[in-house]
Amino acid sequence: MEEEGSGAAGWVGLGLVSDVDLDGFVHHRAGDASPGEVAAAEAAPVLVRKTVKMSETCDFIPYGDGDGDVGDGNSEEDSTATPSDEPLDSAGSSDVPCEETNDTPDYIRRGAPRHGIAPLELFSHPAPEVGPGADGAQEATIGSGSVHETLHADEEKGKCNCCGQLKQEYSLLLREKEECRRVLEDLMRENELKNRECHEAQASLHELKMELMRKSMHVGSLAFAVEGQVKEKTRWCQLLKDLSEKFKALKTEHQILLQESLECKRFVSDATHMTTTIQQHVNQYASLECEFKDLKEKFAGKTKERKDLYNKLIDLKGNIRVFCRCRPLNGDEIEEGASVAVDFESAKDGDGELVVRGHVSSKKVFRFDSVFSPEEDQEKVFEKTAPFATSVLDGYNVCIFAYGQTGTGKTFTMEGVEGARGVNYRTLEELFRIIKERQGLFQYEITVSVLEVYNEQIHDLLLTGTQPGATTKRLEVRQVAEGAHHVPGLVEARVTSMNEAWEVLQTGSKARVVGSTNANEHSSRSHCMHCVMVRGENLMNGEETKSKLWLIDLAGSERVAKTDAQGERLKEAQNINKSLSALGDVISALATKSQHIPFRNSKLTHLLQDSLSGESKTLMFVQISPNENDVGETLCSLNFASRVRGVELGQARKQVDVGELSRYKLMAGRAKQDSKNKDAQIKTMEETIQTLEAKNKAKDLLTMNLQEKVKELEAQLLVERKIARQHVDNKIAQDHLQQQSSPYLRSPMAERNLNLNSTSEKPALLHHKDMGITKQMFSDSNTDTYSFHHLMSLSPEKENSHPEAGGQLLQPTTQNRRVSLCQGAAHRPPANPASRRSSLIPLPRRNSLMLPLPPPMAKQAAAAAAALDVITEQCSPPPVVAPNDKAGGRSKRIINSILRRSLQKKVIIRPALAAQSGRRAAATQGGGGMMTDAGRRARRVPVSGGARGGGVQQNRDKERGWNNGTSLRQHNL
Ligand SMILES: Nc1ncnc2c1ncn2[C@@H]1O[C@H](COP(=O)(O)OP(=O)(O)OP(=O)(O)O)[C@@H](O)[C@H]1O
Repeated sequence: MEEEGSGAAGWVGLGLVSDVDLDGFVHHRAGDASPGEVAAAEAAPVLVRKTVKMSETCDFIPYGDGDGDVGDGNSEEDSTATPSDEPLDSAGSSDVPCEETNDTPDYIRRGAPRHGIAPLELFSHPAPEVGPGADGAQEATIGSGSVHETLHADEEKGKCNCCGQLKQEYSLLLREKEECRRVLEDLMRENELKNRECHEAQASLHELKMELMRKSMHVGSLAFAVEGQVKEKTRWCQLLKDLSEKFKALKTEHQILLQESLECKRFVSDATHMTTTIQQHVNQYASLECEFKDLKEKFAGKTKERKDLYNKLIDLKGNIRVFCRCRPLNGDEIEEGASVAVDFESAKDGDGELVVRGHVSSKKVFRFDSVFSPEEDQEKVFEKTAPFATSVLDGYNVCIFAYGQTGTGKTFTMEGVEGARGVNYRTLEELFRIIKERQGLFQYEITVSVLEVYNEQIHDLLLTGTQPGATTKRLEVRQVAEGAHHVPGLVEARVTSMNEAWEVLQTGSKARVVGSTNANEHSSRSHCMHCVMVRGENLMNGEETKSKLWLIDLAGSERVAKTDAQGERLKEAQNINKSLSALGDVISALATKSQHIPFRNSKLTHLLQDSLSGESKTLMFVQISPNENDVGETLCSLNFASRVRGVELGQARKQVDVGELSRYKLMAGRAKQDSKNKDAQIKTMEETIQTLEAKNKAKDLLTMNLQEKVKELEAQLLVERKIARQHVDNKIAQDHLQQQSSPYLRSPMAERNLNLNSTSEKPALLHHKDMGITKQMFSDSNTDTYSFHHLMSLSPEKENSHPEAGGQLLQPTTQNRRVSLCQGAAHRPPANPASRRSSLIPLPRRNSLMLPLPPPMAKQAAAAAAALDVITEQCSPPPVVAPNDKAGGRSKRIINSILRRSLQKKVIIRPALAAQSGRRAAATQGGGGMMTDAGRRARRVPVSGGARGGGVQQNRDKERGWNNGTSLRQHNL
């Protein structure tokens, strides 16, 4: 306070000197001050003696004081306000020692020692003689008054020398004064320039404030609108997200439905194909069935025709056929010279006549179906037997037996020997051959049984095994059905081939009871009966037959007396004859068509009942011996055979299996049921296919509807987006139009920019341009508009992939905007002035919306804008200037140099002002001490005054928010 007051006084003193008329002198009061102070006080008027007017000095405004209380051209206020605001401390000022500072002019310091007085005293003495000019006269007038009071006459010479020196000093002082005057003039001009700059800066600052307020209001409205749009956008984004999810779900469902549709289509296609195939197969099956039916009918007709013809042939030949076969003479008979009693000459013609010569030159002719001489072999015999094998497979019962005297070749004919197989073997072979031939048309099942009737007992030869003569179980004949007889417990060996059948027959034949007789070394003592059961199935019509073939090797008939049988052999012979007699009785009964056929008289006829009845075919081989000695047995056998041949068995009947027929009917019913079931399945499949097709169509329709719905929603969303954008644009345009209607809000900066932009001078285009510019401002100002567009351009997938992105992007932006609008602009300066351009407040643009100002104002505005640019650049933090920013550093260096020069000049100027102020205070108070203090402390004013005044100014600058950099530089300086 003390130094500040002193400094102010010093300035005031200088000001007073300027105000007063410089033609007068200032006298020193020796009693109130020390000599040094007096000299300084008296020297001061000399120093500030000038011709500058007060108005010039009053125009000077200390640097940084922009509040209008100084430098406004009112010198009276300046000179009086400074002491009143900062009163001088008289006590303190008197305590300040009078010391010679560095600011003391050199000529004062040089002149004082020479004259033995204080430097300021030199200025208190009047100049003795001066040079030409008004000033010299004036100085001479002053000097005459003081010389006559102090000097004596005897000191004339010394005075002359002193006057000379004083003149020189005076001339030096005049030159110094002239220099000071020029410096003061420069300072005044600079002061005036600075004052003008300050005015301009103040005007610009005011305009900036107004612009800032207007922009803040504009940004506030924009923020409100954008906030609403952001909310709307959020809602739309949420709606879009929901729609996207729905669309995805619908897409997924559509894909599933599509796959199901494809599967259904494939299924329908397959089903159609299957239906077509099934239909084709059904048609083919129907055609084949018809064809098969025709063929079957034809085949059945032909088969029936063949059977009928065959049966007619058999019938024509007789159901009981008798073949007569004569064995050759054996070796013994040839040795004995036995003669042949049988004549086969007539038999060679095929008539079947046989002539037997008796002992008494008589001949007896027999006629049989076939007569085989001893020369005819087994094959020849079988040729006539083979048709019976066919009849067996056709379902007829056949009985082939050999009858004859012992040793006449019955066994040889039926069984044969190795290399000459008999009828049994060949018949079986023929059976299997025909079965193989009929394979595919018929299916047969062959079983074989071997039994014997020995002593009127039925024995199963397959049970006894290979041990001949072993005791076997006795079997009985039972009638199982009408016309059908069966031996319960009889072994029936199933055979599938000729070898198996022959092996079984051989097994049973080996077990047959044989014995040695006089007529035959290996005479058969029993009736060996081979029963071949045939079960046939016509695969074409399902007809089944069950027939049997008896192959019987009867025991030899013999006369007991001739064979001289005794004991067992006799008994065997009696039983054999009995059974053969019973056979003869049956045949006789059949021949006479007796009502009663004695089948049960013997086991043999009982077993052959179904084969000797009228429904069977019978073939009898009557075996005879050619030996003349056996003519009686031969005639007996031939007579019996002739009687058998005369028997009419009637028409043979086919043995149809009724059970198989019913089974066939059952199978036919099942086949019909299966066909119905298949038809029902096909119908169900067709219904399922139709249902799936309908379902598929419904799903396709639903998918199409959903797709159309999604498209409508997307279109609606686009329209609402456009409406929202138009709403924002309209609102911004309205705000700008309102701002245009308020000309006092025009910014000089905008005015300058408008002047620079020629296109902005066209009012007609202004509105449209403003709309575009507004959009551009809205989009280029790094504000929410960017976020808005960015968000609007976000696809649902992006939002889904970064769900927090939108919110993070939105939230901080909105918050930043609120902070910059409410706090930064209205209540506090920006925390970081450098970020001001990146804030939400849009800076003035060259193509601003402001209308052009009048030309004079435009010039001022342009100048203010230039100054504002410089100030704005200074507002940015100077210490943190980027070293790489050469242009910015250069401009800042220039600005710093300007400020430094300005402050240096202020340092020089301020003591003068302080002295002026002090002088004014001294004039009003009449105290020279105050003036002296003021002048003495004037040197400290820049430092102390800068500290306090700079602090006040800094606070003001802080409030204004733009001059911080300058204040800081003041401190640094
Ligand atoms: N046609 C023939 N050709 C050659 N040899 C024959 C013929 N007929 C029979 N024989 C022979 O006569 C013999 C007796 O024959 P076989 O045993 O067949 O008589 P049989 O009538 O069966 O006698 P039995 O009634 O006692 O059994 C056998 O040795 C046999 O080889």
